[in-house]
Amino acid sequence: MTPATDDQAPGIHVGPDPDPRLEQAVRDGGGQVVGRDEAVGVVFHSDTDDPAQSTALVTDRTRWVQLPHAGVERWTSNGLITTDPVWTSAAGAYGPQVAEHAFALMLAGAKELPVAARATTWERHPGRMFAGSTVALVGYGGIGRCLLPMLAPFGCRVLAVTDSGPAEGADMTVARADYRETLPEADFVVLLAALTPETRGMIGAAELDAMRANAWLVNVGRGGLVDTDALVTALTENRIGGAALDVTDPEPLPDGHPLWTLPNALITPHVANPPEAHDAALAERVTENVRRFVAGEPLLGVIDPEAGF
Ligand SMILES: NC(=O)c1ccc[n+]([C@@H]2O[C@H](COP(=O)([O-])OP(=O)(O)OC[C@H]3O[C@@H](n4cnc5c(N)ncnc54)[C@H](O)[C@@H]3O)[C@@H](O)[C@H]2O)c1
Repeated sequence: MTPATDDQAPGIHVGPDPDPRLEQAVRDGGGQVVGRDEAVGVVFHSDTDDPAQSTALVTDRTRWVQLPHAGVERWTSNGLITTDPVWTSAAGAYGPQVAEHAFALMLAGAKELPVAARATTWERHPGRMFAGSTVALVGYGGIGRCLLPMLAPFGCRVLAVTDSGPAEGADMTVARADYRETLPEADFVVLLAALTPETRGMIGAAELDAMRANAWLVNVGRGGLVDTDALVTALTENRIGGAALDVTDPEPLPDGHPLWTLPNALITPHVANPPEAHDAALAERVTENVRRFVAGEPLLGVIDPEAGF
């Protein structure tokens, strides 16, 4: 990215609606907030999350578009991501809160909270120790890097799936293509990968069969990483310990879906990123990327249209 050469701060449009917090974030990074037609950068945010709303903000002058999400499969699968203008996601920005949620789901699995919270006597005594568990982090990006140190006090053995070289602090690093090798080893399989054509359905019947009989599947990535029908079968037949899912396919999970009532399933309906934490982290990311845009430094979260994240 070439540095801004104008005397004036580069014009950034925040849309489709005004957002005072993000506009302040733009100013904090050294940009000025302008209308769509004068802007060289766009910060998109929307409650409806319709990709068409973001492309409607792009003009011939646009050099950079910032999206509010860490997972951008709706943009990549529709061929909306270009390299000019460059598009950035919020990948990694929500790591602390989503890692915390994944950690809560793992503990809930170890303690079998879906059953224990409804038990009225201690006669069927659910749960086990989490300490000492083997944890597979399938996908090791921003969330994985926040989650790994949380496991250290519990003496967990951590298997990290990544192609970015050895994961510092992990007991073993496994290449993306070999993620299945972690499945028979893990007490907790935690899905943290981006949803791409390569990762869609990466946990299906064969992978669930490869997991330990008492292992829990935790998914805070995207519902499409898992074949839901195969998961329902595995849970119904008690072939794995359980599943704790913040994200599902379909999403939202319809009323009456078996995952709502299976005793070994725990659903949190995509709430791993609480609004206040989300907004603060997005504003921080916007400020940092505007600062980098002004300085001509590499932006954070640049989306690779080929890789899909
Ligand atoms: N539940 C929520 O509220 C919530 C919040 C934020 C992010 N997310 C999801 O979590 C995902 C990860 O977030 P992040 O901030 O860590 O993003 P990130 O871009 O930093 O990490 C994504 C990781 O996926 C990995 N990956 C891609 N293809 C893979 C493959 N074939 N096998 C294994 N790993 C693969 C990449 O190597 C990368 O490290 C996002 O893509 C998003 O979909 C969910």
